[in-house]
Amino acid sequence: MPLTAKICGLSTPATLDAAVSHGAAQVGFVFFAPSPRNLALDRASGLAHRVPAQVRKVGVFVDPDDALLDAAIAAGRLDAIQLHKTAPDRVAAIRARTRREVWAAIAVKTRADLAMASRFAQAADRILYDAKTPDSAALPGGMGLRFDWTLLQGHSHPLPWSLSGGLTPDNVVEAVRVTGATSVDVSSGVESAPGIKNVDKIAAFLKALAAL
Ligand SMILES: O=C(O)c1ccccc1NCC(=O)[C@H](O)[C@H](O)COP(=O)(O)O
Repeated sequence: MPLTAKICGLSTPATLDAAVSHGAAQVGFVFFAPSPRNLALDRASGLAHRVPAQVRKVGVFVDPDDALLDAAIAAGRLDAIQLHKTAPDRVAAIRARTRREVWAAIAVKTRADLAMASRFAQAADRILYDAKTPDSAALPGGMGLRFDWTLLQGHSHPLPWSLSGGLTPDNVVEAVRVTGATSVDVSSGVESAPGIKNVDKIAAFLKALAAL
């Protein structure tokens, strides 16, 4: 199966274009006000128009209400919705209402956290295993934290899944080898500062995967 990658938290034309030209399968737009990657709707609209049809546009949300979802889906022309800190029944309701592909983020620190994935089996289309951030953290993702990848070895996945959390151009090949992931997601590992994507790091990340 081919490896696919999502570059998350894009906010400029140049970095979006770098992700697309180097082969990202998905690009992520963050709609969460406290994030340094938060996109205003007009910016999302401008970026969405640059994305070719074969690249999927994923909106990233933290337990959003319907008004935000509707506005972001329209502005960002979203193909898929990634939900953090959102209960399974709400995930299912968003999927039914929006008729979009839905990714449920699972925050992982210990093996016990992986059990959460099965609760989304009927509610979502994909699981995103991400590193659990501290309770005091402002963000539930995009903090460059990684979890113990060996936890995924032997785990029975209820849905198609992606690996994220602390991936970088230097460690993504090892992460794929350890976990068997066929889909990966990165944000801060391809940045030069929080919220500032770096075209060279985006290229290096996607080239590392292409060499596998
Ligand atoms: O990236 C954010 O700012 C963000 C804010 C709120 C919820 C989720 C967020 N990011 C989710 C992602 O998909 C990230 O790519 C994922 O957490 C991995 O991030 P990183 O460890 O920085 O690569």
